[in-house]
Amino acid sequence: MSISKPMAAPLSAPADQSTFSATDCRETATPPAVPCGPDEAIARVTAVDRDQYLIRVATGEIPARLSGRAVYTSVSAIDLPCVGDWLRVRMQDDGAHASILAVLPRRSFLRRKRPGSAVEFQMIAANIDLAFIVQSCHFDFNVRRLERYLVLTSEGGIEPVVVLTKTDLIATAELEQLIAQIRQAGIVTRIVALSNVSGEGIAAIRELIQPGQTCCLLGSSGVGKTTLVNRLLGDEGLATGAVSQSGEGRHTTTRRQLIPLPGGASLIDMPGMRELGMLDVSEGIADSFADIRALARDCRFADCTHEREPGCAIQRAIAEGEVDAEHFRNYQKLLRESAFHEMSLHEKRDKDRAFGKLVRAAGKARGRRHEY
Ligand SMILES: Nc1nc2c(ncn2[C@@H]2O[C@H](COP(=O)(O)OP(=O)(O)OP(=O)(O)O)[C@@H](O)[C@H]2O)c(=O)[nH]1
Ligand SMILES: [Zn+2]
Repeated sequence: MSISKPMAAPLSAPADQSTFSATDCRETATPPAVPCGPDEAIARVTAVDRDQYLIRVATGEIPARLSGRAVYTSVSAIDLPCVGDWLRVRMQDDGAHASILAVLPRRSFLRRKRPGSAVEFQMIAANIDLAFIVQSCHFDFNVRRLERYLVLTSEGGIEPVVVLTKTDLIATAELEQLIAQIRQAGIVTRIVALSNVSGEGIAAIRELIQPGQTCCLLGSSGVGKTTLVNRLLGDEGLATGAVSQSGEGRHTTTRRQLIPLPGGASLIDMPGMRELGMLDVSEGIADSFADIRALARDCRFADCTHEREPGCAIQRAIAEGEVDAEHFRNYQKLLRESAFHEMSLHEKRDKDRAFGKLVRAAGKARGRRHEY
C-alpha cells in the first residue's frame, strides 16, 4: 500500500468485471475514479482509533481493518490510512464490515513530525481542500504562529484561510491594525474576521465552503473553534456525537472525526489537528515568506546569505523598517530546519519569480465586509 504513486495494479479482476463505485458512497465529496472488483468499494475514513477504522460506505458507516496485505506493504506510518483518506476496501459479512486493501493517492495532507524524530512524519488527515487557521483577535493573535500554520498547509497542498475570531471584543481600528500586521508580513492569504457571539462574519465562512469540499480548523485552544463548528453545524449539531462501533468482540466508541456539514461539505475535526506540534517544512516555507523571497532577488550577490553582505536587499529592507527583523529571523530559522536549502540555486530563482508575482497580487486581494 503506497500513497506516493497512483495505485499500481488496482485490479486483479479483469476490466469487464470491474465497476466504478463512485455511487457506492454517500460521501458528498467526489471519490477518486478508481475501478473496483465486484465485492469492493471506494470508501472514506471518518474516524481512526489505533488500528480500528470507521469508514463511510453506501449503507452508512462501518468498521474496517487493514488487510494483511495492506499491513505488509505499508513501508512507514504515513502509508497507513488517516482521517479523510479514500480507500479501496473489500466488503465482508454482507457489508457489516470491511477489509482495507489500499489507500488511494492523497490530494492533500496535514502531517507533523513524529515526536523525537527529525525525519519521521505522522499523517494527521488527508484530502482537505480548505484549512481555516483560527486565531483570536483578543489574546491569541500572533503573526509568527500564523506563518507556521501557513507553512504546514502550503506544504500539504491545502488552501488556507486566516480566521480572526472574537471581533466583538476589539474596536474596528484595532482589527484593521491586526490585518495590516498580517499583510506587512507578506501573507497574501484571504482573511475572514468574525464573532461567534454576534454572528458577524459567519456567513462569509459558509460561503467559502463549497459543497463536496472538505475543510478543517487549525488553531490554539480557546480561540473559538468549537463554537464556530457548532455554528456551521446549525441544527445538525448532533452529527458530532459519538458513533458506536463494535468489532472483534470488544465494544468501542469512536468519535467521528469527519463530520458532514449542512450543504454537502465535510469538516475534519480531531484533537490532533488543533495544536499541531509545529513544524515540518520544505517547500511550504516560501509561500509564507513571499516578501523575503522576492526581496532576495534584489541582493547584489546571487548566493547572498543576507547576513553581512554588501548590497543585501533584505538587510536594507529591515534597516528601513519595510521588513520586520523577527519575521526575517523566523524565516532563517525555518530555512535551517528544512531541506529547502538543498534546493539548487536555479530552482530557487524560478521560485523567487513566482513569489514575486504572489506578492504583487497581494494588493488586489480585497473582499467585502468581513473579508480582507
Ligand atoms: N467574545 C467571544 N467569545 C468567544 C467567541 N468565540 C468563542 N468564544 C468563547 O471562547 C471560549 C473558547 O471557545 P471554544 O470554541 O471552546 O474554543 P476552541 O478553540 O474550540 O478551544 P479548544 O476546544 O480548547 O480547542 C468559549 O468560552 C467561547 O464561548 C467570540 O467570537 N467572541
Ligand atoms: Zn541578501
